[in-house]
Amino acid sequence: MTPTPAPAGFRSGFACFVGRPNAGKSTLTNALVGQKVAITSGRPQTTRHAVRGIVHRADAQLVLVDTPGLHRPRTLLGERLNALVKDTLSEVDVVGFCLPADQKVGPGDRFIAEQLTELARGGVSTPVVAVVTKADLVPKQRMLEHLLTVEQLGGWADIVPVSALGGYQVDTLADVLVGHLPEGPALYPDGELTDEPDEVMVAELVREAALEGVRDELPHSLAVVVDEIVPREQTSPDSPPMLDVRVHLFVERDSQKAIVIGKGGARLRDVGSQARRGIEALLGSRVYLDLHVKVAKDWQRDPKQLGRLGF
Ligand SMILES: Nc1nc2c(ncn2[C@@H]2O[C@H](COP(=O)(O)OP(=O)(O)OP(=O)(O)O)[C@@H](O)[C@H]2O)c(=O)[nH]1
Repeated sequence: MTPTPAPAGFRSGFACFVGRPNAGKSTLTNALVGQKVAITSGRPQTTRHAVRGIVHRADAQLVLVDTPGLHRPRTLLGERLNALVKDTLSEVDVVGFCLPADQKVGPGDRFIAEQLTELARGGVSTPVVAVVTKADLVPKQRMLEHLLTVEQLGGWADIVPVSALGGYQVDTLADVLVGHLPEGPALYPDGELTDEPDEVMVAELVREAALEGVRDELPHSLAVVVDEIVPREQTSPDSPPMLDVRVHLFVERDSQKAIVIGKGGARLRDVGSQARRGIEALLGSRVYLDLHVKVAKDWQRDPKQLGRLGF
């Protein structure tokens, strides 16, 4: 089948957002796509996989790659994440550098700005749009001062203040990003929102549920691996279809295992029922979710274990 030719002037390509943890990257991706695809959370560094959202417009198709937070490497896991971020940056057509309006430009932001400048020096010519996020949280005067500071931070192709939650300037940002894409036909069929395999989305849903309410203890010590998603054999032709989803949660220490499981397994049951609701919505089927918690000591520093966990 020959693809339908793109209308004259149609643009298509890839964009990704970088920025310190909690800068609002996932929320912005969701606002642009108009539907919840990336998993958001109040805790830093929860976006481990590049979840793509796709903005379909009459004049363009913008594929968003939601990168993990680019941060200072502290462990091997951090270094791998940063390598992943750099690869992604060189492959996209435009980068959105997110800086939250309600936070002073700090060492984390300068670090990212330096990395972007370094990439540019190294011959990566991807344009970078500075996106000042969470505009709803600051008065106009503060925003003005902030924009001036951001301007001096590096060589930006554009600077756009937005509020993903308030819906302010989200369309303007889409226009600006699209303006940096090359002309070409749509890359994905209309209506497609994400091309991540189900396993990745399922793992993110479980991880998100398992982190809920354990503010400080776990974020960097929890890895989730989906062992299998298999249809259960139907006992009678009338019984509704059901999927068996088997998942392993890896923590580093026994004490963390106890946190995840909770007293008498109560917490793990809550995690399971919360994650199951999301997984059923995602897969469009009833789901039996089987969660196992295991201690994988110091997995963040062990390349073999990292490989096994899919990093
Ligand atoms: N008031 C306000 N809050 C926002 C806005 N955008 C994001 N937030 C909040 O900021 C927090 C972090 O947002 P995320 O989208 O998860 O941030 P992120 O940059 O993807 O975070 P990491 O995955 O840790 O890198 C969440 O609590 C959001 O609700 C906004 O436009 N206005």
